[in-house]
Amino acid sequence: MAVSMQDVRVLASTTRTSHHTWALTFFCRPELYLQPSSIEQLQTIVRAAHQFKKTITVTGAGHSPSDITMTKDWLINLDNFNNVLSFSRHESGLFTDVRVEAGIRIYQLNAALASRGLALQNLGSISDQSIAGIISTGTHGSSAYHGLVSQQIVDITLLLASGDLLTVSPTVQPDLFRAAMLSLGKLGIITHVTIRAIPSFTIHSFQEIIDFDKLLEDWSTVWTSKEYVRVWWFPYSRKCILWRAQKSRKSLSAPRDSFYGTWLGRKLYETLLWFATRIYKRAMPAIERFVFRRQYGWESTYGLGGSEAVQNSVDGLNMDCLFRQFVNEWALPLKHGVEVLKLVDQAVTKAAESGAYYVHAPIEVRCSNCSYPDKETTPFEIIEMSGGIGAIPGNTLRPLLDYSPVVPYSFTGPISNENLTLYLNATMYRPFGRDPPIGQWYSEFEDIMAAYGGKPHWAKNFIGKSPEKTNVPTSGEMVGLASVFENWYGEDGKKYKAIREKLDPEGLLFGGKEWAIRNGII
Ligand SMILES: Cc1cc2nc3c(=O)[nH]c(=O)nc-3n(C[C@H](O)[C@H](O)[C@H](O)COP(=O)(O)OP(=O)(O)OC[C@H]3O[C@@H](n4cnc5c(N)ncnc54)[C@H](O)[C@@H]3O)c2cc1C
Ligand SMILES: O=C1O[C@H](CO)C(O)=C1O
Repeated sequence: MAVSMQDVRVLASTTRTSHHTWALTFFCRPELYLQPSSIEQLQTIVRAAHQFKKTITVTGAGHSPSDITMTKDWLINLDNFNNVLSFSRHESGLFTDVRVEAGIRIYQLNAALASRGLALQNLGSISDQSIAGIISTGTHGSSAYHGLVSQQIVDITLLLASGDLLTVSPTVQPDLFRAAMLSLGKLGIITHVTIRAIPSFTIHSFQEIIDFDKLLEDWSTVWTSKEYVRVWWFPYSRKCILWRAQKSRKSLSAPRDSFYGTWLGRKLYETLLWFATRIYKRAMPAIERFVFRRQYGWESTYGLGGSEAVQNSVDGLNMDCLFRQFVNEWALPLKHGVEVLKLVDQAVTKAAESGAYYVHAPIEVRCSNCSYPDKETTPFEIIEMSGGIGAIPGNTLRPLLDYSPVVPYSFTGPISNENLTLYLNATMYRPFGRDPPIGQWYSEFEDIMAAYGGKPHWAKNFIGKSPEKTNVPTSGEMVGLASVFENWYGEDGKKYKAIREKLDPEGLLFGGKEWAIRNGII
């Protein structure tokens, strides 16, 4: 049945005609910004896109730091398709599977779960993303006992380019499920998701100041010492914050005051960053040390307990990401962490000595357990074997485009660094909208990551590799992964592309084409 342009236009947002990343780093003006609220409306859009030869791109919260959601054609946003549909409590009481419409933001889901005494087991640094967005680029948190956030997913429903709905799971079309779990928005429109939640819990955390050298010395034991562990590295202070936490039932007790959590502290910090970006770049190390002291103190508190807090699970697992920013994050085997951090430290120190570039802090150091049993395993096997700590997974299959390294499987203990993925996250803030120079820093950073088997997080501001240049460009220009895609993603990458082409032979979902070509997806 033919669709008129008028049928489509009524679904266009009356308030939004342009689109940009949260960081205000990429902008586009799509021909139509569509906000459907039902499957029928989505199907109308898909039919019309075929008819008018338009491509479709889907965006959630626009929190991917790259231009992955930029398009000139039709952009769909599912903010109006965000209901919680059902709760299915397992008879054991250990978990509840929750069916939602895929536009729901994680903070909305958190609230809906909390009202039922439930919570998500693992989160990234924020809860602003949509559930479809969090799945589509491989969002992770920081825990040796949890995988990507998509490990919590039980099934996914896609609206395909054909206009048909298809639900996939570890037992129904598992290969397609593995493609859908990190689809980059190019497989179909994710319309529904079932996610596994657990009874709500508090996060009991200990935050310690640890010297950088001591962190490296204790690398082999730090990551598995608590269920959730994250490290913020402050290179010019030669110190790190080691945050370690576990699920608890304790009642809330507030964390220590945050200097940059106050209006004044935040503005001062941003002004100092602006000063170092615009006026006097050599001030950056002193600024970092000043802010570190105000925010955390100075002397090492490692082994002395540090500062203790009990927060609800969302506040505990999320964090203050401060200012709009560029983010370049890579995943590599955690066992190489000491060598890699030493090399990054040398590069940063040398650059500061010569004035070549200055980095912002913290460099986030995190981990996940992305080792997979390579078969669907029941949650009860996992719980039993892990002695109760860690995930009650919604699935145990590896996404085809998982950028984490392939490491020996151990999900249930004893877990060691051999089984873990390390993420290094080089954030560069944009104080008051001013771009810092990122080219040489990101270029050197990526060379080190790639030399140790690293791959970039799909959502972020990686430069990539160019066949014409032996080195990555120091301009910061994103050249992408096209030249290395086949080598880096092997059979799984081929499988993803074959599935993609089969489901969308006409390239309906090839909005954002430039990003996809640059990165070897097309
Ligand atoms: C401050 C900040 C903190 C962050 N913290 C973390 C972190 O701790 N860990 C981490 O791993 N990442 C983190 N990220 C990255 C973020 O989690 C991902 O980029 C995520 O994909 C963003 O979700 P979104 O809803 O904004 O999606 P968008 O950025 O809008 O889109 C991302 C991808 O999802 C696709 N997509 C969106 N909706 C659909 C749909 N319905 N169907 C099909 N495809 C769809 C898009 O086409 C696109 O390919 C952070 C980002 C920011 C800005
Ligand atoms: O992309 C990300 O941004 C924050 C850092 O500020 C974070 O943790 C990411 O991941």
